[in-house]
Amino acid sequence: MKSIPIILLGCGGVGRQLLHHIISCRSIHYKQGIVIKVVGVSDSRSLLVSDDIMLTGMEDEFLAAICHAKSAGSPLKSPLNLGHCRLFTEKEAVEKIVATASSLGGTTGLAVVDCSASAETIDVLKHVSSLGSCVILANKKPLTCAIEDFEKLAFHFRRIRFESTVGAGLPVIASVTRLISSGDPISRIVGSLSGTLGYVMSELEDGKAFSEIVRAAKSLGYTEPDPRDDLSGMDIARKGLILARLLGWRINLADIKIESLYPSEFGPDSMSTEDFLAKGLSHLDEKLKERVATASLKGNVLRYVCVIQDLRCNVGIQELPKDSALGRLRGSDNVVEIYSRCYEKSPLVIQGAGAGNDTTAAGVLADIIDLQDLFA
Ligand SMILES: NC(=O)C1=CN([C@@H]2O[C@H](COP(=O)(O)OP(=O)(O)OC[C@H]3O[C@@H](n4cnc5c(N)ncnc54)[C@H](OP(=O)(O)O)[C@@H]3O)[C@@H](O)[C@H]2O)C=CC1
Ligand SMILES: N[C@@H](CC=O)C(=O)O
Repeated sequence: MKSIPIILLGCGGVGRQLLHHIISCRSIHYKQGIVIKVVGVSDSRSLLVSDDIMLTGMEDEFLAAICHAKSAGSPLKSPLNLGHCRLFTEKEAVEKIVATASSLGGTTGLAVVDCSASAETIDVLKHVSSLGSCVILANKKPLTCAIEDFEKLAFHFRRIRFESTVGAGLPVIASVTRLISSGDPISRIVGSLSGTLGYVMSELEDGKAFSEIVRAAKSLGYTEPDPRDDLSGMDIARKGLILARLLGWRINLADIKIESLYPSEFGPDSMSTEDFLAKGLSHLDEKLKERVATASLKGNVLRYVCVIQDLRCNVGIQELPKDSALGRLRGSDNVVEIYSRCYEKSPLVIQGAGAGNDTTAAGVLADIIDLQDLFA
């Protein structure tokens, strides 16, 4: 039986769903001759590591107890007495993860899976990667910091996977990398890459209030922890940047033209996420209602679109015909059109659910399994 030891960074909506998927896929993986051994789980404050990283990892009942505790808002340490593991503080966590990567690196190997929403994981990811560990990300931030950091991670292209960073479980990254590897030059990528903004735009057409829609998108697990990351266009810009960097463009977030759906006085420097959701959002209802109505009079709809072409990446609202590929999108679906020499007139189109904990975590799990050949 092939064993894949993992340390999970981040035990929020996506991280917990990943643990549930790992548990529920045990028999499928067993038939494939694979067992995923969760040896560590961290959140923003602490890290739990199994006492026996070499043999067993954490038991499924203990993983379920961790998920239960975290979804109830309790700290990671609360189920500590139910499992055979040790707790490390935030300060000790990086050292412990690196030590685990060093000890498992020479034997079974280790995969560090980043389901956090933090830019701070970049250093530990670079470190474990340099020690030979695999890195799998749902978190876009480590790939959208400095270009040098992206290149350091991407340099180990056989050991890194980040399919869920763009289009959640949709095979967008895989399609782009396959085209690149086959020497088919990509000239343009255009798409609706935000599940949240797709959902917001299509629900606005149904006459609902912007504030209600955003709150619903958050409860459905589509938004980033702070929905302003989506509404500012920043999250979709990160996805655009990851795709542009995959094309070999050495660009940064600052090079991307981004249109925000809210003015700066509602930004994180002026109010908390809770205040924005409770009070700030409703100030935007009327303006967006009018914008949707004006487009509708011309038979058009609004879509938040990312265009990557000619060394430029722009993200913002476009008014599009209702019956266009983007105009027909409903709910949190994404659509991505990739134009290349082989797909010049008729683009390669990828479409489907583009956000949500279930599909995102499924994409992460598929990435882990995709790396199975690197494990003993
Ligand atoms: N939801 C979706 O549809 C998709 C999400 N993603 C990405 O998945 C990631 C996770 O999203 P989601 O689960 O919704 O976010 P949540 O806010 O629900 O969870 C984030 C988790 O990360 C933890 N965390 C924060 N900082 C650190 C750190 N430095 N080290 C380790 N853990 C840390 C948090 O800890 P604590 O519990 O203590 O706050 C929390 O457990 C995000 O990067 C998001 O962009 C990607 C594609 C789609
Ligand atoms: N908040 C994101 C989640 C996936 O990256 C989105 O809405 O698309």
